Amino acid sequence: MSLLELKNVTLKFGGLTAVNDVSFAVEEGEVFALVGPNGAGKSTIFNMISRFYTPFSGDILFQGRTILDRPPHEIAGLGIARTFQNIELFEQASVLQNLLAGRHTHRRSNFLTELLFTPFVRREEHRHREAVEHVIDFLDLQAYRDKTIAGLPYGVRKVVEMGRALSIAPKLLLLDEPASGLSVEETQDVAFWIEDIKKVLGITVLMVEHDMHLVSSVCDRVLALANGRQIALGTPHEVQTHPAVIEAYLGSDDKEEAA
Ligand SMILES: Nc1ncnc2c1ncn2[C@@H]1O[C@H](COP(=O)(O)OP(=O)(O)OP(=O)(O)O)[C@@H](O)[C@H]1O
Repeated sequence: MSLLELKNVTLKFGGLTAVNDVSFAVEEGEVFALVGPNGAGKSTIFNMISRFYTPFSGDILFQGRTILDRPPHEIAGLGIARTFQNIELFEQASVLQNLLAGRHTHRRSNFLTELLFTPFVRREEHRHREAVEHVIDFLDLQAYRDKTIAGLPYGVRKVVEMGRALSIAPKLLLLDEPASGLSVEETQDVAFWIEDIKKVLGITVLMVEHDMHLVSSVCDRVLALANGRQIALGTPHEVQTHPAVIEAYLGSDDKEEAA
């Protein structure tokens, strides 16, 4: 059974078919990328997996079960975490506080038990702290632990955003353009983190990325899309050299991203 499966998924915005009959499966333990020129439908696919959008037709299965009956706030609880292209962190809170906030989906205590600060709440709090400290160590964020997000360099914020998603110990991590806005060196760091997320934490990764160097260096398989349709699926090399992919990029504004 695949970890995630999209079956003949179509989504329309009015008269525009943003995603057109797309099917693919992400296997447990792999790093899988969605690539394609601007407007190909990549973010729309992420937003359907996050349940912000509901497909017009088709199905999305996670661990063999449809998720189309789940509202967006239940998706993290299933074990699917995501980052956002435009980093979504609490600017005035510290790194630690942001990561703790990321854990809120794992909170089993309610307002009354928290008010009474029962032993159960204390144990839960301890569990959240431990999980978050583990992520801080894993991503080498100790130096920034108590720093406010607003004062951090962009590259560090990107790593914190990844940490926030990792803090729920997901089975599937969705990374939305993890290298966007980063320097070559910072992108190399992100490549190392992604490899460790796969190898050390054993978390499956699905990412949207324009940087083909990053895609080639960390991805096992790649699905290329253009105008909402899937045009090639295979290893990074197979996809980058696929005639339909080269053609799609040549006809777009993203020419520099082509093979
Ligand atoms: N909320 C929306 N309402 C209407 N059209 C939309 C909406 N979101 C996306 N679209 C359109 O759907 C198509 C697919 O967009 P999408 O953002 O999924 O592409 P993308 O591959 O993620 O592009 P990019 O690489 O630029 O982020 C585009 O034509 C886009 O203009």
